[in-house]
Amino acid sequence: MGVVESELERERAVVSELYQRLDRLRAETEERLARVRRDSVGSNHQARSERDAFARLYEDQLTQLREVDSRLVFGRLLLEQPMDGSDHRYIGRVGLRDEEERSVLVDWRAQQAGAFYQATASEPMGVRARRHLTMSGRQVTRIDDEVFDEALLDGDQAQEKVQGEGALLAALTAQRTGRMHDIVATIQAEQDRIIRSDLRGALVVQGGPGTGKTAVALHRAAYLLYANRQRLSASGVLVVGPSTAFLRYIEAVLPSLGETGVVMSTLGDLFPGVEATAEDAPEAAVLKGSAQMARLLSRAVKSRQKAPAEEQTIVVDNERLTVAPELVQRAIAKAQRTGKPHNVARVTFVKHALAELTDQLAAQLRASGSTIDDADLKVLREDLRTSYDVRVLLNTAWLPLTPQKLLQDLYARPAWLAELTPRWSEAQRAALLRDRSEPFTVSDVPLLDEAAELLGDFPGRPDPADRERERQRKRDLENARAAIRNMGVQGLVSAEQLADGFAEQVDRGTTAERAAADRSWTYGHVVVDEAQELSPMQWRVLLRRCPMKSFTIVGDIAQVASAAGAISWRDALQPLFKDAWRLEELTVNYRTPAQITREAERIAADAGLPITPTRAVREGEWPIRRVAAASAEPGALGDAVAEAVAHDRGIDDTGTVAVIATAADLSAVAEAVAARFGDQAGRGAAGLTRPIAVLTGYEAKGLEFDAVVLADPDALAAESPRGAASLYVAMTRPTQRLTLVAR
Ligand SMILES: Nc1ncnc2c1ncn2[C@@H]1O[C@H](COP(=O)(O)OP(=O)(O)OP(=O)(O)O)[C@@H](O)[C@H]1O
Repeated sequence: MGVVESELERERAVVSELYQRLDRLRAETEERLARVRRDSVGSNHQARSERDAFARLYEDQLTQLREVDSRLVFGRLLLEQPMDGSDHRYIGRVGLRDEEERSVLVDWRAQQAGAFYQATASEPMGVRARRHLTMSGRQVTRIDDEVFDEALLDGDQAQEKVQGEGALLAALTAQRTGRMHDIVATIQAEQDRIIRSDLRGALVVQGGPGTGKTAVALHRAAYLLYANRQRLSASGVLVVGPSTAFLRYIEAVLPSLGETGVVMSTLGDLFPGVEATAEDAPEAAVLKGSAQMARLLSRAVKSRQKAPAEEQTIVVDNERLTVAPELVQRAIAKAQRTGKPHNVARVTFVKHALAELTDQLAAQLRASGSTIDDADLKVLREDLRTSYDVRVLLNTAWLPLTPQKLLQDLYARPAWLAELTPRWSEAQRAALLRDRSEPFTVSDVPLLDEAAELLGDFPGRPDPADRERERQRKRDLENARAAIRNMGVQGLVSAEQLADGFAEQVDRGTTAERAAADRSWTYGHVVVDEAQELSPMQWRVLLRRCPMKSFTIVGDIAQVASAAGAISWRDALQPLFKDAWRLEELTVNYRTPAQITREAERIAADAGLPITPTRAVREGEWPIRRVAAASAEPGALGDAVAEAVAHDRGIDDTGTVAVIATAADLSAVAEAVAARFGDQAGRGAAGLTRPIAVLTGYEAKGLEFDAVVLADPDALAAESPRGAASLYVAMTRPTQRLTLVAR
C-alpha cells in the first residue's frame, strides 16, 4: 500500500469514529427530547414554558446535527506542539467532544480552527501541515496536503502526499446545481479575515464578480452567530438579497452550516404584509429612492394635521356650538409638540380638543342659566366624544392613517402632491402619479416603512399587561445601556432604540418567525448582498432594522444596475454610518475562467464602468463562442439562442445553463427555448431548479451557472442607463462556458 492509500485508510478510521460520535449524540438528544415531551408538568405555567424551552433547544440541536451530516469533517491540522495528547486537530462543521469531554472535532469557527485558513509556509502558526479531506457521503475519498514543515518533505514517499490546492480547484470546477454550497472546507485566507472580522460597525466587502462576496457574507453570518451566540440568537440576523431567485440560490448555505435562525428577505418583502415584486420605471425608482421622499412623507403627514379654514358649527345635546379654527389649531399644536408619531399624537390632539370643547359647551350652557358641576362636565365630555359631528370635526383635522392609505393618497391625488412639492418639476410629480388599485412596487416598500414610522401604531385600549411591559421595558433599558457600553457604540445608538429590539421577545415562535412578521423588530446583525443597488430610502429601512449599526455590506460598485443605486461606497455609507464603517476588498475571481473574465472586464472598462479587475484562479477550457441570429426578428434570435443552448448541451448535458435576455426579447427567447427543451427549461426563479433557466439581466444578479448563453449582448448593454453593468454581470455568471448570440 502506498503512502496515500495508508493515509486514506487512517483517515477513514478517524472519520468513522467521528460519525459514531455524531450518531451517539444524535441518539442521546432524541432520547432527551422524547423524555421532555413525555414529562407531565401539570398546569404550572412556569414549568410548562421551561419544558417547551428545553424541547425547542433539543429540536434545534437535532436539526443542527442532521444538517452537518454530509461533510461533517473536512480538514486536519498537524500541530508542532501536541495538545490534549494529540498532535492532530480535526476541523469540521461543528465541534464534537468524546465521552471524556476531550475535543475530537473543532468547529471551523472556533479560534483553534483559525490556522486551518490562515497558516502559510512563511507563517505556519504552529502548524506543520494542513490536510483537506474530500468526502462522498460519510466516506473519505481523497486527501490533499499542504506541508509547511520541510522536515516532513524528506524522503521520496512523502513527496507523493503534497497536492497543494487540489481541494479548492476541485470545488471550483465542480458542476453547479442551481444552489450555492458552503465553502467551509476551502475558505481562503483573505476571505477568512473578513469572515472573522469584529461584529461592530459596518463592514463593506467590495470585490469584482465571483470573488466570493456572497459566500463570505454568509459564512460571516454563521461565524458571528457562533461567536456572539447569546446576543444574536435573541435578536437574530437578517440577510437581504436582490430577488427571490437569489434567496433561493443561497438559502441552503446557512442551514448546511447548522444555522437556521436567520431571516432572509428581498427588499420588496421588508414591510410585513406587502410582497412587492413590481419595479417602477427608472425615473420613478430614482425619485422614490431619494432621501427627499422622507421629507415629502413627513410634510404629507403634517398636512394631514390641519385645522379647518372657517368656523364650524356642530350640534351636541341639541346645543349648537360654533367651533373656532383656533381651538382646533391649539389642540394640533399641543399634539405636535409631543413629537410622537401621527396616530399616537392624535390621542393628545383628541384629548385637548375635547377638553376645550367641553369648557366651551359648559360655558354656553351656564350662560343660558344651567348649573354645571364636575359630574356634569364628565357627562358633557362623553357626549362630545361620542357625537357624530365632533367625530367628523376631529377626524377631518387629524385622521388616523395607515401607511398604505397615506401613500396611495399621495400617488392618486395630484393636487395634494403639487401642494406638498412646490419646488418639484411637473415631470417629477408625474413620475409618482398612479391609480390606487395598482400594487405597491419594490421602491414603495421603504416609503411604506418610512410612513409607518411617521404614523406609528393605532393606540389600542389600555391593557392590563401594559404595566408588566413597562417593568420589562425598564429592565430592557438597563440591559441595552450595558450592551452599548460593551460594544463601544456610545453615541451611535440610544438605549431606547436598542431596547425596542428586546421588546416582546418573550412571545412564542422562533426568533426568525417573530422577526420576519414584525416591522419594528431590530436585528443584532444585518447582511446586505448586492448592496450597491440600494437607494438612500432602502438604507433608511435597514438602519431602522438594526440600530446597533452592525452590518456586513457586500457588493460591487461596477455592477450597479438599478438607476437608484450607489456610485461610491463613501457617498452611500458615510452619511449613514459616519466613520463606523470599514472597507475590505476581495480580488481573486473563483467563479469565471480567465478568458471570459478578461473579455467581460475589457468591455466593461470600455463602457467606463469603475471595475475592480480580478485575478481568475483558472484559465478555463472553452474560449467564448460567438454566433449570430439569421435575422433581427425576435423569433430568429430565439431560434439562434435555442440552437446555442443545444450546442452547449452537446458539450455537457448534465450541468446548468442560463439564457439571459433583455425584457423585450424575453418571451420570444423563452418560447423558443421551451419549444426545444420542454420541461428541461424554466422561466425566472422557477428555472433555477431546472437545467436551463431563462432570466433577465437583473434576475441573473448574484447567480452562477456552468454555462451562459447571452441573447443579443448589444441590446442588453443598451437596455437601460446602466445597461453596460447588466452586460458585465451577465458575462460573469458562467463557471465554464459563455456563448454570445448577436442579432
Ligand atoms: N474559498 C472558496 N472555496 C470554494 N469556492 C469558492 C471560494 N470562494 C468563492 N467560491 C465560489 O466562487 C463562486 C462565486 O462566489 P460568490 O457568488 O460568493 O461571488 P460574488 O463575489 O458574490 O459574485 P458576484 O458579485 O458576481 O455576485 C461561488 O460558487 C463560490 O462558492
